[in-house]
Amino acid sequence: MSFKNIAVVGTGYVGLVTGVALSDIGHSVTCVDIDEQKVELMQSGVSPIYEPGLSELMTKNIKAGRLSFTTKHQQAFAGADAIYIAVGTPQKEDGTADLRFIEAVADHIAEHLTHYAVVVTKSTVPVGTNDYIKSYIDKHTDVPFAVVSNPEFLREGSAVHDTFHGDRIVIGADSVVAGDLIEEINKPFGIPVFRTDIRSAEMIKYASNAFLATKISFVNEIANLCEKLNANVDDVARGMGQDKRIGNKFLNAGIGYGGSCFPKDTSALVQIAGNVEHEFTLLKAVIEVNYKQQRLLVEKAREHFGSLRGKTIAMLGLAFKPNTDDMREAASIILAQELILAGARVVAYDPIAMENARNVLPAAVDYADSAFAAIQGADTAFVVTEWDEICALTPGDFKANLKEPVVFDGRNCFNIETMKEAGLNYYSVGRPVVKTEKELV
Ligand SMILES: NC(=O)C1=CN([C@@H]2O[C@H](COP(=O)(O)OP(=O)(O)OC[C@H]3O[C@@H](n4cnc5c(N)ncnc54)[C@H](O)[C@@H]3O)[C@@H](O)[C@H]2O)C=CC1
Ligand SMILES: O=C(O)[C@H]1O[C@H](OP(=O)(O)OP(=O)(O)OC[C@H]2O[C@@H](n3ccc(=O)[nH]c3=O)[C@H](O)[C@@H]2O)[C@H](O)[C@@H](O)[C@@H]1O
Repeated sequence: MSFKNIAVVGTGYVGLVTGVALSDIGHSVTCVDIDEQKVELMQSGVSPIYEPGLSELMTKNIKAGRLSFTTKHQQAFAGADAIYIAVGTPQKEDGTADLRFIEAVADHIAEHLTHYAVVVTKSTVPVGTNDYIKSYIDKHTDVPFAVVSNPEFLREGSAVHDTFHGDRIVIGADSVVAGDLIEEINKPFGIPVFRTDIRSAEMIKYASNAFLATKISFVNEIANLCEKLNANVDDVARGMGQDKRIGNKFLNAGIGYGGSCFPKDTSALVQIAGNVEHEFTLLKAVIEVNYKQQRLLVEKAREHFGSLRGKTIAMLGLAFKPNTDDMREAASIILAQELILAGARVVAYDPIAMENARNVLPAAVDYADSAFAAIQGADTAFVVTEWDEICALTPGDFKANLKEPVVFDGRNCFNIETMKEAGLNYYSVGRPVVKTEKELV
């Protein structure tokens, strides 16, 4: 195995983790980003994002001389065998993917490429984009190059683990030689490789995210039905999941999916389908179910209290999932907006995402220093993200600290029986409601 020179463009959740992991398996990696502050931080060995295990691995490989950071594309591309594109592809107002960062990278490549290299697209891009990238660069340079689609499947919060233990590496290439190079680069990971054409690789990424989002909206609809029919979605999901054809993963009912990818990628796929006159009815329903689900706790609280005006609500967990500082499309944003609109006061807490949260939550939100401090003196609590620290609160903590003994749990963190024994009113998702005797009279 010969180690390669690799440039990674964009050092977000995907680019930085990819760059660090590729250096850890022996390659020489230069990461380039236009954000000077970020690059300065990384050059001093500090990760600009929270991702378990990332900082340690970063420091190790910088010290080993295999990992460096720059703001200069020309410097990163010099001598590179492969140039990985890992910039953002956010959602435009109309739901389509915004490709302006990709185009900017294509410009840099066209301008600075001096020798044959393989351009590898890690970013999630609509079907046909790699062909577009190829023709775009082609128009502006005579230097030969190839384009390979290599979509990313890591999850935030376990990105390092997922990179080393992924289920598959998808390589979409029209040039066998270019595909072989990317397969060789990835060999030390020991992960099964699936080779296909470029367009199918692009579609695998969208189809995978859309399917996972469908699983979540499906189980959430079952949960909503369970509530009306007095069944328990935890048991239903467990019973379904034992069928190997269904599988037990991604069947956790709750307040829907958030994050930087499922919302934008499902919208983009609806648009991609629309562009070829295909109405993706199923996926539109998945998105609609998620829209309602993200607002569920406010509805439940309204039903319980009547009015939320003047109530203080402890919002426990703000990130779109545990173990990340990412607030993109987090349900907490919608919930905080709705609560404040309803005249409530919100006291928010998250173990890691609080700094990012301050930039996106309404200005009226107050912040607490711990989960425990957030519930002290609040009228009620909303469980929004299932961080360990939040799930470690006991029914006794809620009973002793909340003004009213009622908890709205959007992630089914707590045991129904113990909440009942503690004398709490407890609303979760798709499970029987626990009401104190006083409430039942
Ligand atoms: N976040 C995730 O968990 C996953 C994301 N993806 C996809 O990967 C892509 C990247 O996502 P994230 O890492 O979340 O993005 P991000 O928004 O966290 O990071 C993008 C980075 O690219 C930099 N950048 C923008 N233009 C640049 C340029 N011309 N040259 C150099 N750097 C530039 C930005 O400064 C930023 O640091 C997206 O297409 C996303 O859909 C795929 C799988 C997982
Ligand atoms: O393309 C991407 O960016 C990534 O999107 C997701 O990863 P991520 O968004 O980081 O996190 P997930 O663990 O998938 O969770 C997404 C959302 O779904 C919710 N979720 C997840 C699972 C579940 O059973 N129920 C549920 O409500 C989570 O709370 C979270 O809000 C995919 O899992 C990754 O494979 C993919 O690479």
